[in-house]
Amino acid sequence: MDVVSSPDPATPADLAARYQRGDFLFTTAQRALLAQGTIRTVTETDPRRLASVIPGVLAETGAPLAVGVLPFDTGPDTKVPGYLVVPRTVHRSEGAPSLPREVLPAPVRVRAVPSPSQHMEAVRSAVAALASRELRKAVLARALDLEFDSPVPAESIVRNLAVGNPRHFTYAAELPGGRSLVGATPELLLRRTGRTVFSSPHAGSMPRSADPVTDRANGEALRTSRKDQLEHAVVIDYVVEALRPFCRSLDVPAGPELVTTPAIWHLRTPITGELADPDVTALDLAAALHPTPAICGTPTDEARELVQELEPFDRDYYAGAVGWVDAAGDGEWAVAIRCAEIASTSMRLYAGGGIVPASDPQAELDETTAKFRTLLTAMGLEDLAGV
Ligand SMILES: C=C(O[C@H]1C=CC=C(C(=O)O)[C@@H]1O)C(=O)O
Repeated sequence: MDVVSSPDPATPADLAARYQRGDFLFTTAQRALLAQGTIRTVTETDPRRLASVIPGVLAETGAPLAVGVLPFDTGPDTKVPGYLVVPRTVHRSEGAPSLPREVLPAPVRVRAVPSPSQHMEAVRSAVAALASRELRKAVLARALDLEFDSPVPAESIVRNLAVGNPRHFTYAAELPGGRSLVGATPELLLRRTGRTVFSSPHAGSMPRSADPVTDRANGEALRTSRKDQLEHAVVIDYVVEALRPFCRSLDVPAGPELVTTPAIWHLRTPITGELADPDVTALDLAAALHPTPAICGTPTDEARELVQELEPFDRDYYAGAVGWVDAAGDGEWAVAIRCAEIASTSMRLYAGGGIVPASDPQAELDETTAKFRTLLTAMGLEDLAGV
């Protein structure tokens, strides 16, 4: 058996430096995980079934953990499977990576899908549909397609993401068909450590500003926005109800806190629970929680249907979940946002926002523009943020 799970003398920077397309990398402020090679891949469209087979696969292979992704659409008609890899080697290291910034080539073509004006039209349609279909919230996204005249340097993008977002979750995962998902998300779907489960839903956003006075004012406007408080409350209600059956106690703060990424202000509520059944794994919990209204809407099925009607693309793994689960059932699953899917010489960036009855189309467009900045900044393409 050549599974290696080493207490590695390598630093997080070493692990990020070793990352190559096809590997799995997950870095947080506390630690980095690099998984390489493949003993087995497990694909399954039903995430609960996927979660139920993984403990057996880990026991059979003797591997310490499995890594991978869940797609956005985990509904009964989905064609996109959850995709987990049992890696050949696993390296972990404490701390966040610190590396020099890498310079990337510029794309030769950029296209917004849909166009900004079409996205605003979709927001108007979503607001109308919320009323006519009795939805509380739906999350609408748009995409930026970038083409290069050489292979997309995924490795450099991932390292720049990790360096630029050290307090968040930078990830890179292999997708079916040799594609890769890369991103840096602030949002943890859940972490399971023994009997403790922790989730930090994010919803409600305002762009950061380079001007400190405007920046502070944006944060204050978010903190006091009734529209964003509502958008946030819908997510917390859902997450609490989804976790409740698994937990014998749940600690939910009375209101959200204001937090930042380098690109965005957010509302976040940290939720901690104690599991009733220690056999429920991190992946079982991810399958039960996903998709939250932070990336889909409420009620889930109706919101997903509306999203699929109004967005002119399949989300694939954007707004899915990315993470790992180990043989003890512990693991971390992040919400796969602020990300891009990379093919050979092309990539698609995604950004979305929660739509509630009080949403304004221009503000929603600006919010997605700001969310693209996470990826664009890592690529040295800040100027493209207005496309
Ligand atoms: C759907 C995205 O963000 C979600 C997470 C945090 C805040 C959000 C918001 O305020 O709309 C979104 O729910 C995205 O970045 O593509």
